[in-house]
Amino acid sequence: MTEAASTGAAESRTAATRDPGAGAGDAPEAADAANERVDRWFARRPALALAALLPIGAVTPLFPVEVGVATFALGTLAVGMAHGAVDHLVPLRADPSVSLRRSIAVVSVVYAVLGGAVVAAFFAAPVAAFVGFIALTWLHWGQGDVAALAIAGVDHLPTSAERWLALVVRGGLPMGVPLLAHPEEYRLVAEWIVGLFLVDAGAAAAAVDPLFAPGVRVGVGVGMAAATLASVGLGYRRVRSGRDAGGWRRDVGELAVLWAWFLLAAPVFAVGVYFALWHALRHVGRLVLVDPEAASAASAGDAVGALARFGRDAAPLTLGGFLVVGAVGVSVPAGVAAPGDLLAVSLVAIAAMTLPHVAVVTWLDRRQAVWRPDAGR
Ligand SMILES: CC1=C(/C=C/C(C)=C/C=C/C(C)=C/C=O)C(C)(C)CCC1
Ligand SMILES: [Fe+2]
Repeated sequence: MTEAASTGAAESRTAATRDPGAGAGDAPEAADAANERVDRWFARRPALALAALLPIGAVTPLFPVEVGVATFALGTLAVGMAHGAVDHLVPLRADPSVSLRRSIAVVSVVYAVLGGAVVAAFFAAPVAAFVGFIALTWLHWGQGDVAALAIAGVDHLPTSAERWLALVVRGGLPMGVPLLAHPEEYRLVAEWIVGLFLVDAGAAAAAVDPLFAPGVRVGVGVGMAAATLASVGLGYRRVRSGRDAGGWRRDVGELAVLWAWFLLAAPVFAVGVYFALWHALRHVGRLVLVDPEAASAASAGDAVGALARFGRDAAPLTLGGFLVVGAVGVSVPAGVAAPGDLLAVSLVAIAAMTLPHVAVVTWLDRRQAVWRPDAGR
């Protein structure tokens, strides 16, 4: 595959994302077929799988937290780490003017600078860094879902303001709802993370205390309920005024599944499954669509071929990601002694990789006009 061919197809995919009904020139039907299949494999079916898992999720609060830790580790091993491991190829694939060398160089520098800053922040101010990480994940997981809805071509979010509200709701489900429903386990994870850096007995527990004041929890719960109702209500108004109802129904269905999931399941288990099955898979789908070879496999109905191509690109830096986890593990003052420490170290390493990952994904969002829904219509 030449670079020119690769970028040409990426451009057509970009237009397809803006308006799935209108491909730009080359083989619009193929782009539509790829979009439809990717949405089915990487978003709709996993959402149904999460709905089917609800009864299991509902009993996880009865299990020890280590079950959640093992699930989180498995999900991160299987797809979580890999979903960010082709970031170095994203500029190449989504912008015709970017060379492979420049793509890798720019993304490497962004990762080194922003990732280093995050680790430094955890050493300097662990509680603030933890809060920042929650806020960043809220933003990023919301951003990922809005992009998935855009790829699916939903019609009820025609303005960037409505998409921002959807982002707040979608990101708040994994980050805010567990705080409302299961504050003890949420707090435990916060203490594990902060405890990597504040080693004195009881210091971490005291430091995170203000985050778990009843007012914070009630505020997050009320805010999330209000934002969800507002988003669903505004979408309904759009449908009443003639916009397609299918995308809105799907949005509402996904919101119901996610609300139930995060209300019922134990937080570490819930977030671990969500990260792999929902956020990471949706992003992998998006990456398949900007890679012409993977996308043509997808449009031919070849899920294994599309995934194999993604896996080949992602393998080296997936391994690199686990090296980052190891590096954080050996450098934290408290050391790693228990499963909780392993989760905490993984989360600090994930935080360091998430800030640069968000920079890359935000750049991709801009290229694909995710936040300017009516551009080009
Ligand atoms: C595990 C866990 C938490 C935090 C998880 C986070 C913040 C994960 C971020 C992952 C990212 C950003 C992946 C990349 O896309 C909480 C909510 C503190 C408490 C419940 C258990
Ligand atoms: Fe991500």
